[in-house]
Amino acid sequence: MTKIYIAGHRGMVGGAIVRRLQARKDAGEVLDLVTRTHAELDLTNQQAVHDFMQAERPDVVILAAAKVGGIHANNTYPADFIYENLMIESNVIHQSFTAGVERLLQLGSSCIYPRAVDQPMREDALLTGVLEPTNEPYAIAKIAGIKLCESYNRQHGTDYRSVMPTNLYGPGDNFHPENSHVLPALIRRFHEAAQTGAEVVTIWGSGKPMREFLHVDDMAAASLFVLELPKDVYEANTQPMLSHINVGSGTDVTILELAHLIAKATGFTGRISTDTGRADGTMRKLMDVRRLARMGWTAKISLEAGIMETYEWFKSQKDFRA
Ligand SMILES: NC(=O)C1=CN([C@@H]2O[C@H](COP(=O)(O)OP(=O)(O)OC[C@H]3O[C@@H](n4cnc5c(N)ncnc54)[C@H](OP(=O)(O)O)[C@@H]3O)[C@@H](O)[C@H]2O)C=CC1
Ligand SMILES: C[C@H]1O[C@H](OP(=O)(O)OP(=O)(O)OC[C@H]2O[C@@H](n3cnc4c(=O)[nH]c(N)nc43)[C@H](O)[C@@H]2O)[C@@H](O)[C@@H](O)C1=O
Repeated sequence: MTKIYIAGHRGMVGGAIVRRLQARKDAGEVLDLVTRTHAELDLTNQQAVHDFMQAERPDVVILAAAKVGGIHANNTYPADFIYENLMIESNVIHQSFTAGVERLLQLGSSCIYPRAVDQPMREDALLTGVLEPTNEPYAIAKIAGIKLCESYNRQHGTDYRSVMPTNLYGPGDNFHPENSHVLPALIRRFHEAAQTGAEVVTIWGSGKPMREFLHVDDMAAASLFVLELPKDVYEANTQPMLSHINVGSGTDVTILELAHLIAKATGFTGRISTDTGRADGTMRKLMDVRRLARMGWTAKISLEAGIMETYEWFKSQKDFRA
């Protein structure tokens, strides 16, 4: 039996990974899924993580717990973003090692790449330039996560892997009006405007930045795909000091195009205006996903279908984490 600890199982990505693993279990695969809520185990607490790992000694760890938020949250709470993420990664990765965990997958983010970098962004663009200031502290923590995994692999022979997701969305997302990412924020804003018959919806920034969106079920599938690649295949496609793998859909849209898609999905027929007093952030961050495609994985869920499904999920929730 394989014992898998999924850190962050109540989050959007961790939840999707658990759903996928549970379906495999229901189909007869022998898996022991270990989870703890944030209240049960604070991953920033070194002693608590040590005690948990020693008691459970999982075979595999999936690190999907993190301090996560959109452009405004990153820019407003930079200390929380760098401190909590560095602590979570250090504790989970180091204590996995001390408990003898051989296989681990951690999730980073596309914001690890320099803000002015050739598009689409290849894995080897890491550490070649200056980061986007609105999320630099978070990005530094995510880069540290990659380097932690690589360092344990080089010094101790572990098999700790990293995936770098593009902007994600889907059921289980955070729909907070200020602290969430753009896609859930706009679903909520356009929904409320459609319900109240408002004439105008304002989106942050110029509407010109481009973003690539990936449905969380695709992300969960990609995460397990990378985790389960044979070691020789993973190593043949990566390098010891450049070991992360991009995950994305391969196409991007402007924020204004996204707003029109969401307006259509929610039935909003009014005007869309922009607020240039709000930050645009990086103007483009499209992932180069050829490394993952070469190994056999590509995204399946279109943005239009994903938005419709997420909107249906949003409407089904009484309390959408706001
Ligand atoms: N969402 C996105 O667009 C993107 C996400 N990612 C990465 O994917 C991963 C998953 O993100 P996502 O699912 O969206 O995030 P969520 O915020 O939905 O989930 C994160 C989970 O981590 C838990 N958590 C946070 N801090 C702690 C802590 N100190 N101790 C224990 N648990 C904790 C949260 O619990 P609680 O809510 O109780 O605090 C929550 O369940 C993260 O590494 C993120 O950086 C990367 C790129 C884009
Ligand atoms: C996943 C990723 O997420 C963050 O980076 P980001 O891509 O800039 O994230 P975002 O989704 O918040 O914004 C995307 C764009 O959309 C515009 N925008 C319009 N209207 C709203 C709006 O209402 N809310 C938000 N949040 N953005 C809006 C916004 O101005 C920006 O131009 C980082 O935390 C980073 O660390 C990270 O990893």
